[in-house]
Amino acid sequence: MGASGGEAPTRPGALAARTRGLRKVYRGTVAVDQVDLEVPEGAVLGMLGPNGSGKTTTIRMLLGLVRPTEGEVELLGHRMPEEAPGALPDVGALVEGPGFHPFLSGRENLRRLAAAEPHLSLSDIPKAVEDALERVGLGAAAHRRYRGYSLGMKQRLGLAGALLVPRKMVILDEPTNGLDPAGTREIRTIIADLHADGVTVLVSSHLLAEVEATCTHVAVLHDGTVVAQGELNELLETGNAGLLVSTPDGDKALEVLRENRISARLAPEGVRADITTATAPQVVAALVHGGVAVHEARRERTGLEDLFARLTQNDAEADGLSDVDEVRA
Ligand SMILES: Nc1ncnc2c1ncn2[C@@H]1O[C@H](COP(=O)(O)OP(=O)(O)OP(=O)(O)O)[C@@H](O)[C@H]1O
Repeated sequence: MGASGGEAPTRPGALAARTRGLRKVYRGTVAVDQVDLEVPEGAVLGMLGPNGSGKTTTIRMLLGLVRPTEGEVELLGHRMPEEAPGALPDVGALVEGPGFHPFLSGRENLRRLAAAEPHLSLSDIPKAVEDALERVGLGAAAHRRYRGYSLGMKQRLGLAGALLVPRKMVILDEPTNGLDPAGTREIRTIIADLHADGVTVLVSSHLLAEVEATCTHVAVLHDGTVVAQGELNELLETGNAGLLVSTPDGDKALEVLRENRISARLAPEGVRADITTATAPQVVAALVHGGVAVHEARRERTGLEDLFARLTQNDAEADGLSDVDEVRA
């Protein structure tokens, strides 16, 4: 069963969480500055950023664990931290230092956590705990003391806590931290299941490939500010001025495009046309009128890694990265 238990369909344009002008200063250190984050309902939003870019601090403010120095936070329509009791029962969270008891077993720890869930009746606790343990692959180790758990097992237990009851939103801070490749794949499956159930997911990560594989939206943080956010597909197309045209007549296509004053070069499956001066429809029209068989035309896409590097490096370095020719399926 999915963690949502079949939530209502998401409302187009609605936001599960948002921040406005969010700022947090720790004794002179600006951890987060002017963050306007928008998490659309039903999205899987990956929060990406280098170490110290403010991901955890932003997540802590969203959850009401830290009070902002300035700015506003809304979580499921509730102002945080003031209205935390209204929002938190519907939000599952995995954040650093979940505070499990070292001398209790994983199962006992989870039962304590379950007892504090307003949406769980006493009689439902044992089943909810066993389901959550199974879901994160901790069933066999549930009787062992938390103290002896590996980092990956601790992460799994924290995740089980987030999934104890059906949620409207799940917030995971670096959920793959300490997990082996199999554990990382399991997290990916859990996120995909939550998404399929209509649950909004906010996940912070430095694993770009993971974000690219699991997220519908991305927010990139750098030095405490959001440098880009939006739908993953749109962001990957931003700044790319190339149209990749598949054609068996590459040489002829080049000739036709040159006649139409559109700069182009040969690419693996045909040609790459520059669409800074001509638009994509103009390129395709020119080719078709010139008698070139066009099998497919698509905007060139950057890998998330390239995009991330461009956004989080200084301008001089970014210039060197802007000409991305690699095409990813
Ligand atoms: N409790 C705190 N006291 C003082 N400074 C803090 C505190 N928490 C965070 N910071 C500082 O705020 C900045 C942002 O930290 P934060 O943990 O939010 O970044 P992050 O993107 O989550 O980093 P990482 O990927 O390393 O976890 C850092 O410079 C950090 O040292």
